[in-house]
Amino acid sequence: MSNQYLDPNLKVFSLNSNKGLATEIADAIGVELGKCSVTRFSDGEIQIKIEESIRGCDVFVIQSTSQPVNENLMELLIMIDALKRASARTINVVMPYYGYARQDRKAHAREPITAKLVANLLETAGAMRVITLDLHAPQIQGFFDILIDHLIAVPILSDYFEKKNLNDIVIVSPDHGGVTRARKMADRLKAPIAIIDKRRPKPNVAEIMNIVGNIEGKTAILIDDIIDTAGTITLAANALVENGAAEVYACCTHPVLSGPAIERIQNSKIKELVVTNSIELPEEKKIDKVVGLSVAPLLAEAIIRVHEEQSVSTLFS
Ligand SMILES: Nc1ncnc2c1ncn2[C@@H]1O[C@H](COP(=O)(O)O)[C@@H](O)[C@H]1O
Ligand SMILES: O=P(O)(O)OC[C@H]1O[C@H](OP(=O)(O)OP(=O)(O)O)[C@H](O)[C@@H]1O
Ligand SMILES: [Mg+2]
Ligand SMILES: [Mg+2]
Repeated sequence: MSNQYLDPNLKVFSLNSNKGLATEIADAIGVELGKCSVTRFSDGEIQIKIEESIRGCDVFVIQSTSQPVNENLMELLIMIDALKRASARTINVVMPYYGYARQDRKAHAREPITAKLVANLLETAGAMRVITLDLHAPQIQGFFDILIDHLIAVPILSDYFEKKNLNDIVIVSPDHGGVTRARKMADRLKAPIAIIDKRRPKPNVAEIMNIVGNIEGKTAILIDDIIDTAGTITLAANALVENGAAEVYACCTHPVLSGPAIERIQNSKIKELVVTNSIELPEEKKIDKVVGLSVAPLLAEAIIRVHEEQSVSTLFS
C-alpha cells in the first residue's frame, strides 16, 4: 500500500466473489481490508465472523453476485446482518456486478421480477446504500428505496480504445438495450454508431435480424453490459464482418462468460475482447484475446467520496 487513508472509521470488507478487486480497491484507498472470515459449516451453511470492531464506522462490503450467484448473494445478506448487529454507522454494499438484473420485468406471463426481489432482500437485511456498475437496465435503480450510486465503465473502456488510435471506427450496440451505452462511447470517441437488431427466440439463444447504420470498411467496436454465453457478441461480430466491417473489437463491463462463451469468442471474428474485473475471471478464461481493465480506481474513488460526503456525480457521466 503506497498511501494510507487516515480516518479509521472507513472500513472495507471483502467477501468471496472478488477478493482480487477488493484488495485493489483497499490499496487504492489506502486501507487494509477489514478482518473477517467467511467460511462454511460442515452442512454447507455460511459462517461469518467479523474479527474487528466496526462500531460507528462507515462500512463498505465488496461482493459481486456473479457465479455462484446464490452463494454470493447469501454471503452478502448474512454479512449485512452481521454488520447491522455489530453497530456499523452505515452499511454500504459495493456490488460491481448485480446478478439477476436481467430478470428486470415480467417478459412473459407468470415470471418473477427477481431484480426487484434482490433489492428487497438487500434492504431488509439492512443495507443503507448500494454502489454498483452498469446495471443491465438503469431503471433497476428505482427498485431501491435506499441510496444507490450507479457508476458506468464507458469512460474506462473508451480511454482504452482512444489510446489504440484506431482509424475510421464505428461503435456498435449488439442489441436494443445497449444503444444508450454505445452512444455514450461514440460521443467520447467522436465516432458514429450502428445498432444490431437482435431477437431472443428463447433464453440464452440470440438471433441477428439486421444491422442499422454504416459499418462498411470500418473498424467496429462492439460494446455491451454483459457477455454471458457470448451468443449476442459473437453473432454480432460475425455479422459485422460478413456485412463489410474491416475488423471487430468488442468490450463489456461484466464478463459472466458461462457455458460455451470462451470457445465462441475464440472461434469468432472478434480481434480483441476488453472486459473489466467487475467479475473475477478464472485462469482458464483468460485467453489471449481477452484484455482486462480494472474498475478498482473508480470504485475506490466512489467509496472515498461517499465516506467524505462529496458528490459522486462525476463518476457516472
Ligand atoms: N440470467 C439469465 N440468463 C439468461 N436469460 C435470462 C437471465 N435472466 C433473465 N433472462 C431472460 O432474458 C429475457 C429478456 O431478454 P430481453 O432481450 O431483455 O427481452 C427474458 O426472457 C428473461 O427470462
Ligand atoms: O452473452 P449472451 O448470453 O448473449 O447474453 C448477454 C446479452 O444478454 C443481455 O441482453 P438482452 O438479451 O437482455 O437484451 P437487451 O440488452 O436488449 O435487454 C445482455 O445485455 C447482453 O447483451
Ligand atoms: Mg434484457
Ligand atoms: Mg443486451
